[in-house]
Amino acid sequence: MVSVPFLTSAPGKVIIFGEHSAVYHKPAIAAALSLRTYLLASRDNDDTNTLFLEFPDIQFSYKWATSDLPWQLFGEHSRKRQPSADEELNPELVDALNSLLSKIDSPIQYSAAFMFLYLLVSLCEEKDVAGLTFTVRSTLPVGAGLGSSASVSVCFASAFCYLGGHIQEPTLKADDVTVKDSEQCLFIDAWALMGEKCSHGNPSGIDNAVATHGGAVMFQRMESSVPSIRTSMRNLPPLNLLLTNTKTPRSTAALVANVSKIVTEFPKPSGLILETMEAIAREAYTLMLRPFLDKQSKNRLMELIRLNHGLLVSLGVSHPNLERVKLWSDELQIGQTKLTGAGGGGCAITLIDDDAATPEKLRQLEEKYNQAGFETFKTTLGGKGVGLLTEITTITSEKLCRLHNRNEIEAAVGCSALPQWRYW
Ligand SMILES: Nc1ncnc2c1ncn2[C@@H]1O[C@H](COP(=O)(O)OP(=O)(O)O)[C@@H](O)[C@H]1O
Ligand SMILES: C[C@@](O)(CCOP(=O)(O)O)CC(=O)O
Ligand SMILES: [Mg+2]
Repeated sequence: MVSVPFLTSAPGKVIIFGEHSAVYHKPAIAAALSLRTYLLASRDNDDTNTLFLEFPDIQFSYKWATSDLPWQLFGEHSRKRQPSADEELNPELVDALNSLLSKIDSPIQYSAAFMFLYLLVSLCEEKDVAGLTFTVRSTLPVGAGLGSSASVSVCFASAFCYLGGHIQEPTLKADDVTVKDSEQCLFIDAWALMGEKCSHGNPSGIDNAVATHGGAVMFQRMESSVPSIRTSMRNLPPLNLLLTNTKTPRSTAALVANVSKIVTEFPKPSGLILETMEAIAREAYTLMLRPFLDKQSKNRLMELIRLNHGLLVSLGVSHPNLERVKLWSDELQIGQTKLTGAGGGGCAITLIDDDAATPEKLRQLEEKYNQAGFETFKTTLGGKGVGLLTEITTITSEKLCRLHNRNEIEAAVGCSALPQWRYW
């Protein structure tokens, strides 16, 4: 029997090359961010017949009588199995959850609750979770292209795999280096992909892979049930990346659906666009295998960023605010900019040209962004994947909900602040 309270955590990601084309089986390059999601499982209420959700980042608080959940749909055997990459969501469970959640009218809250319940009922029995409170806090912006949905999905999947007895406690500390994927990580990743399917119909799997395994990868989704190829990029060259959030809301599900429409209606031109994106990601991969980039390679990488953004624009996934981010960094000749993640708003990355971007120019750029209401991030790439923290004495659901900002969350429960975190 697992003892509560405990926390799980998983990072967000930045896709450097290949968003959207990743859905169409093309290679893409992404790295874990130091911004993370934290999930607390605790017994903060006396009522053992109820399940409580606290998701203050999306202003959502909810509870269900545990007996109302459709536990009967699964037996012990199906809870233990690892889903394959092409497994579809269980239609009976989808129907049951749709009726249970029919009163929630915010799409953001709905998709979070749907993902939560889908993974919970797939992985746990009623006795494992009755009376528990699940609280989510994230230092990632929600719905901004940095993989918040996948980091939440990995937090749910790992917590429920642990509570359901499908995986053991992890042992790796933050500084331990591993070369081989653990079976437990592969199991969590496979279920987190099902969670991403709850969030948008056709995920490539890159976001949950990075959130589970951490680090930096070249990722390629395969056809049918063949597992995706994930090639670790251990010695990423130091990249001076500026991350800018336009704060323009958008949903990955809608953008992925729009691209799918273009791919269906214009198979020939969109096929060529996707092939060009593949060529860009492959050349970028070769360049990024070098531990240090000389000036010529760095210039090529910046050109590839520019080309990749242009192709994403042609697929219709940019936004005037993303174009503003690009225009202003182009005007000041700071470096090359592309949207990251699903686009349509959310974040852009600028690969800074260290020779041209003087501190004064960077200051001017940040000032322009601030005036437009955009937020810039400093974050490191390639951090740890999914982790667990047990023996928590000071944090309760109520305290976690009350934390005001990223710094407070990191200080209270953060992987960077607490060496007691272990990683699967
Ligand atoms: N901190 C959070 N708390 C609860 N749900 C979250 C949180 N962050 C993300 N989500 C869920 O993930 C969804 C955003 O996913 P998505 O549109 O794929 O954007 P992204 O993954 O780029 O952030 C939200 O609508 C919500 O359902
Ligand atoms: C557009 C896509 O390539 C990335 C979506 O990332 P995000 O949800 O916007 O962080 C979709 C996918 O690969 O599943
Ligand atoms: Mg997402």
